[in-house]
Amino acid sequence: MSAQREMKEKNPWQTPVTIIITVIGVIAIVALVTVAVLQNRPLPQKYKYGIVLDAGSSHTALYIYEWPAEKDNNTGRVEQTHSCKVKGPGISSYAHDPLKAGESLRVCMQEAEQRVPGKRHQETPLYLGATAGMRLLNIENSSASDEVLKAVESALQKFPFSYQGARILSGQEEGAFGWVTVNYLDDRLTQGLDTTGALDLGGASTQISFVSEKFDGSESPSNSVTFRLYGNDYNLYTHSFLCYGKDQALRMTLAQQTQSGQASILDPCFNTGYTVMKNYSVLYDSPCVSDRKPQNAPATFNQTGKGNFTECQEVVKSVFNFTHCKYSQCSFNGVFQPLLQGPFGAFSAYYFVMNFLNLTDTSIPLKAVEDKLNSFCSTPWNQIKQQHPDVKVKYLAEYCFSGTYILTLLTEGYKFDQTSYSNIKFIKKIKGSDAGWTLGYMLNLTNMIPAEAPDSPPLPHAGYVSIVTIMAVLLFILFIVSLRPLWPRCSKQPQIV
Ligand SMILES: O=P(O)(O)OP(=O)(O)OP(=O)(O)OC[C@H]1O[C@@H](n2cnc3c(O)ncnc32)[C@H](O)[C@@H]1O
Ligand SMILES: [Ca+2]
Repeated sequence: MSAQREMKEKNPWQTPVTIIITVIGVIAIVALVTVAVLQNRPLPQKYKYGIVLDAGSSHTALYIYEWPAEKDNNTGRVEQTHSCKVKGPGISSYAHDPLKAGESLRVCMQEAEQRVPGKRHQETPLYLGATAGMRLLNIENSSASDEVLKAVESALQKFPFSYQGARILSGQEEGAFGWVTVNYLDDRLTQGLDTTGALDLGGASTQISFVSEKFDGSESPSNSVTFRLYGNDYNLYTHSFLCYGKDQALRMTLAQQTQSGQASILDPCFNTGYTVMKNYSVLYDSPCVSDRKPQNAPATFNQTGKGNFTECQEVVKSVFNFTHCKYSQCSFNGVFQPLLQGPFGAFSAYYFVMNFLNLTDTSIPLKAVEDKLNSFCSTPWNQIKQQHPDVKVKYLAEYCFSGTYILTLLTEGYKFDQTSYSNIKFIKKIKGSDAGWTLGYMLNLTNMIPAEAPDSPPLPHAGYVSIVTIMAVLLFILFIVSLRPLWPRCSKQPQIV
């Protein structure tokens, strides 16, 4: 009995002081971990929004972007959450009735009102950028393009967003912002990785933008755009060819074939059996061809398909001018272009057309691309229509021309060869956001890409929590070990009998 009492007296774990210290120690550690975790827990996500209207030559599209509110000026991901295609043609087609241009945007704008949470409406910036269709209208009739912009402006101001203006982008801006979009979405800017070039084929203009080590801007300053993004300097080559979008290029090839003002043409770029009547005044109603309108032409002409890829390529080539170049090297029309470099993302009509033609695989030989186009162009129109009953007839009829034009623009125009062609990726979206100039435009106007790399916490939240927990547990163990002198000595424990 006395031995038992003696042991109880000597066992420090059972002394009130030790028990109190242990309990306080445990509580302190739990409190430390809890406070650290709670204090640094990511806040419940709140989002901010931005809206950009892309007023293209062929149509207008509205994009809604979203990003976590606390990452405004940081590397926070901006994502496209919604897009809306405006019914009807591009705003430049409403030159004769500008109010209708404004009205046409209403449905998509109402959709945006539904999609952006009400309490964010007032702080959500809204931009409209117009591209080559409005550039052409501005050349043709600048007061008409002003009227159209005014009409869309007053339509947009009726909505509860923070309206930031409607303007015509320069070709340089369109090319540069397309490049920013592609590289932002690919995470190439924050990481300082090699960049991807951007190829955009619209209806009325086409853009090529890429970084080339050989290009410092001095040879052709008008093709140079410099950026400092996330602490890295970029010297971008960019050029926009007005009239070389797919619709205006088609006009130019038709103009080429109707120079003598004939009443009918056999067009190699359309399938055999395809025939339509076209109006001379409509065809030549564009600054891209208006100066070439034949005198004494009849009102209309018949366009009949001949379905011949090789001949089509010859006509298409004739709209490019390769004769003069005052620089070390040119693409076409005397425009400077440095050596092609790096991978390229090709979007808009590049994607629509090559995707339809099953030609998005760029690892195949260029000869195989030609063979495929050859075979598509020579397929009779009836058969094409039968095989693709769901495709819009206007697009369907033009795929032979469009495919031939894309191949010619890339290989003859921009000088892509077998190797560099295989570096092109035909893309529509990157991580859920459409490839195009709109995202880059918004990121720039909202200052969302800082010039310098932002300070980021040295550890991600999960890493931080793990380290705090491990440290706390270690402290606890240390504390227990420090009580060692008070531990009972097991070996010397008296035998209980
Ligand atoms: O950039 P700009 O020149 O102002 O023109 P846009 O913005 O209106 O041009 P898009 O990229 O929207 O479209 C480019 C062209 O592709 C056409 N297009 C759109 N969808 C298509 C599809 O599914 N198949 C074929 N062509 C298509 C469209 O009519 C245009 O001629
Ligand atoms: Ca466009």
